[in-house]
Amino acid sequence: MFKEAFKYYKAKWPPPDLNGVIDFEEPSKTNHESTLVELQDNVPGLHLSFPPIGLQPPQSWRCYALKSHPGILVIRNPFTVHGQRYWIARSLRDYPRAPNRINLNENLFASDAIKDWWNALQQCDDKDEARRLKISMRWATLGYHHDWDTKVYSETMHTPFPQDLSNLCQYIATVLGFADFEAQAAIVNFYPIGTTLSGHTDHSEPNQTAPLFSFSFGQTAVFLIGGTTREERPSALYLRSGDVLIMSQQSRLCYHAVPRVMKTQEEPWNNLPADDADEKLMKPERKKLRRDFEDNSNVCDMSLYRLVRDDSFWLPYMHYLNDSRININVRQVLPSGVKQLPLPPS
Ligand SMILES: O=C(O)CCC(=O)C(=O)O
Ligand SMILES: [Fe+2]
Repeated sequence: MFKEAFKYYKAKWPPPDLNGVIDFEEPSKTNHESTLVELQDNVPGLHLSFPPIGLQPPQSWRCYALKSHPGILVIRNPFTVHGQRYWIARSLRDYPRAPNRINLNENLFASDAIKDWWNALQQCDDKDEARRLKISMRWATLGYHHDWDTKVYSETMHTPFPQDLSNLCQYIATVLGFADFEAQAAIVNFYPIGTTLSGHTDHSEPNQTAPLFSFSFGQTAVFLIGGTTREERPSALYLRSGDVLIMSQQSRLCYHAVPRVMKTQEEPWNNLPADDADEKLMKPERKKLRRDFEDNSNVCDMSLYRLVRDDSFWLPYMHYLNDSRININVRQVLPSGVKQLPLPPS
C-alpha cells in the first residue's frame, strides 16, 4: 500500500490527482474535515509569551491533529517571513559547514566546496558546475551525526548542536506539552524539485518515545504518513513553507516519505512586510519586550537575522528556493536525564 501510494504521487505522467491531499492551508475546502482536528484548546502552552525571534506568538498558531494518525501534529507556518528567511539562510549558508557533516564526496567535489558549499556555489561562474553543485547537496547532519551505513549513533560522531535550533525546538515542544524535549540530532534535507525521499521509519535513536520535529521551508512537499508497516494505506498531506510537523507517540515510528516536491504559487519567503513584528521589538520604547528580545539574541545569529532583510543579500537564497525545498528534521537521541551514549561493545 505504501509503495503504491508513493509511486502514484511521484509519477510525472499521468500526474496524480491532488484533490485527496490534506491541506492545512484550507482545511474547510478539502473533503478531509473528518480527518483533521483543530487543536486550539488542547494545546497546553498557547498562553506562553516571548517566542524566539522569528516565531509568531502561540496564540495565533493553528495546530492540527490527524484522526487517522494519532500522534501526528501539524502547526501551519508559525513563522514570520523574517523568521523563515533566517532559518533558510542558516540551513543553506551555515549548517552545511564544519563541524557538521554533508553528503558531498571528496572524489567528486573540490575541497573548497566540501568545506563551504554555499560560498563555493556563490563563487562558481561555470553554469553547469554551479548546477551540479546546487543539486548535489542533499543533506547535512548536526549534533549526533546519523551514520547512514550502520544506523548507529556514537559519541565519536558527535559535535555541538546549534543553540538557535535547539532553542526553537525547545519553545515549540514546551507549547505542545513536550517540555522535556532536547534537540540532539538533526538532518537538514535539501530537495531540488523532482527529488524524493522514499518510505522509511526513523528508528536509529535510542530514545524513540521523544517526539520528532520537522520544519519545512521553500517549495511544497506532498508528504505521506502511514502506519508501522508498509501494508497500511498512507495519507497524503501538503507541507508548505514554515509548516512544522511533529511525529509523537504512536506515529513516531510510522512509515513516511516525500514522493513529490512541487512549485507553489505563493512564495511567502520573498514578501517581507514593511511593518515587521520582530523589528518593532527593537524599538527602545518597548523596554520589557526588548530585554526578552536581547535574551533571545544570545542564542541567535543577530547579524544574520538583520542581513536576511536586505534584498541583495537575500537574492541567492531566493534563487535557490525557486526550485527547492528544505527540511530540518530534529530528534532527541538520549533517554531523558542521560548525558551520553554508552560505549559500543569492543
Ligand atoms: O523532508 C521531510 O519532510 C521528511 C524528512 C525525513 O523523513 C527524514 O529526514 O527522516
Ligand atoms: Fe524520516
